[in-house]
Amino acid sequence: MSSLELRGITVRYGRFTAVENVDLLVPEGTVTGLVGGSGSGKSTLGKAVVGLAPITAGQVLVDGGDLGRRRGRGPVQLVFQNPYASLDPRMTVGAAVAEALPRTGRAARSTEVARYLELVGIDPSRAVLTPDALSGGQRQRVALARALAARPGVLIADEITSALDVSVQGAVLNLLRELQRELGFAMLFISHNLAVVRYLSDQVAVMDEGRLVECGPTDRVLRQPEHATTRTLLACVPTISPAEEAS
Ligand SMILES: Nc1ncnc2c1ncn2[C@@H]1O[C@H](COP(=O)(O)OP(=O)(O)OP(=O)(O)O)[C@@H](O)[C@H]1O
Repeated sequence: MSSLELRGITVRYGRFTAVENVDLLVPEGTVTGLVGGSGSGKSTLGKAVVGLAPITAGQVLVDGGDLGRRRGRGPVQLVFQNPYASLDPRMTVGAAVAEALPRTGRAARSTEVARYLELVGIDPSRAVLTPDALSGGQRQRVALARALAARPGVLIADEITSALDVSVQGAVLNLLRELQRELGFAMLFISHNLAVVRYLSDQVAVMDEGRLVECGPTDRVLRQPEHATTRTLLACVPTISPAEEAS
């Protein structure tokens, strides 16, 4: 079990500040939903944690220790919206998962690959296929298996169901929730869909123009939003607007 702590994270692209002075704690074994309008800096923050966006100032701590040069390796894994971004089209599904495993012998490796594929509901016999032979939902499951094979303490899921057909979105989200509870990793779950965030998250953090404007327990933030941005986001989801819940 691991915790993720961001202290004063700032990301600048030239003179543009995409993320400004963000402090956030994702306690071990819990899920934080990160929401905000388009361009508010959610993805940039997630990328910064794994070293894919340049941190101008601030610190990323895992279990209280500076992630430093370990960024992008084992302890924190990121799964993107588009599984094509996380899977090499020339690599078989099995090789993609095997590559993420900590070093083990050959026999243990194939057992482990099969275990992680089974964990995400993919028949291990499909390990010999390349990603183009899979559906979008199956590809995203493989991307998840690959991320989990690295045995991360923290998983960052960036809009992981947005590119999927609505009919398979629910299955992938249910799987993610089950895996998080079973394996106990901390998760930063980035989404513009508040209904989904509510389903998965213990706390919700809200971003606006690069800043974290509100953060608190899911129920409190969604029932009694303190910031105008949160209220605007909620207004776009009529079924869980505070007014409707109160009535
Ligand atoms: N590599 C980059 N170079 C310059 N600007 C960038 C870069 N990446 C992101 N930005 C800018 O940073 C801002 C935040 O982008 P980001 O993708 O983090 O937003 P987001 O909240 O994830 O949005 P969405 O929900 O639409 O994906 C945007 O204005 C974007 O144009």
